[in-house]
Amino acid sequence: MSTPAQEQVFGRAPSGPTAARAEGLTKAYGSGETQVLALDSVDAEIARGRFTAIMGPSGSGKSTLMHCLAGLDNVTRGQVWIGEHEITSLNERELTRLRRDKVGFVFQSFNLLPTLTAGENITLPMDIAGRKPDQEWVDTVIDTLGLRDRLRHRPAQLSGGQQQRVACARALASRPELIFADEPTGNLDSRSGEEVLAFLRRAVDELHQTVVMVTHDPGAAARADLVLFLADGRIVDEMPNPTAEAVLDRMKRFDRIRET
Ligand SMILES: Nc1ncnc2c1ncn2[C@@H]1O[C@H](COP(=O)(O)OP(=O)(O)OP(=O)(O)O)[C@@H](O)[C@H]1O
Repeated sequence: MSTPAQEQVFGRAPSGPTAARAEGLTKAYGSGETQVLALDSVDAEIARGRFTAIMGPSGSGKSTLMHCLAGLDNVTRGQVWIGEHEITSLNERELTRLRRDKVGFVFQSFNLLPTLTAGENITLPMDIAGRKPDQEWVDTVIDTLGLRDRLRHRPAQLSGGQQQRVACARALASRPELIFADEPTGNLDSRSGEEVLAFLRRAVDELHQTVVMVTHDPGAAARADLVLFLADGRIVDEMPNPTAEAVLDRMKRFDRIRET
């Protein structure tokens, strides 16, 4: 007998377009007795123009889900779409192009090039792709992130929070279909972390971007519109309009299940 959790497509917005979608997404690492099922038939949607957080216990499959949705990792079974494009049938070259055009990334470790200035780092992906930046949009992003007076600085001359803001600007600069943030506040003190979360929030509210963020922090998840909860490779719950307390309570239930 199927459970309600198996029938529900998590993340589905009541109306409006979808930025990304997974159907029956399964990812196994290894084979035989040592095989690990990191994702087990996940059906999920990421609504466009929303801020979605992905939470769950360590090893539940959060990073794997993000990597598969972003086309960074191949899938074992199932399908993934970014916008209208089914990415699971693309070859490596097509996938690289689609990722470059449609997806922005923010990593825990900033991943800025140390020899380039902040301004050069922001436009680097477009420079590599040979694309001319939409200067008006890039200026809006730079001003929204408060980076105007830091553009000539190199990463080593910036604080961690400022470096992560540059990474956010880089992710936003090409106006991608969606932005994936993997623990974006993990290396920041709480004030800088708050700043970065506020900017991700503004990217959604004011610049109408779509953000998907993996986090361990209930306070960070509370900045999202929706939290998807993963456990043992399956999405088991979702929480719209989360508060830090409600997210923490939900996470404690996972701990109790593990203990029993
Ligand atoms: N390259 C890999 N090879 C083998 N197993 C892997 C690999 N990557 C992930 N796994 C396994 O897949 C499962 C899901 O891992 P994943 O990193 O997606 O979890 P996570 O929820 O992001 O964990 P964490 O919160 O600790 O970062 C884990 O059991 C992990 O050990």
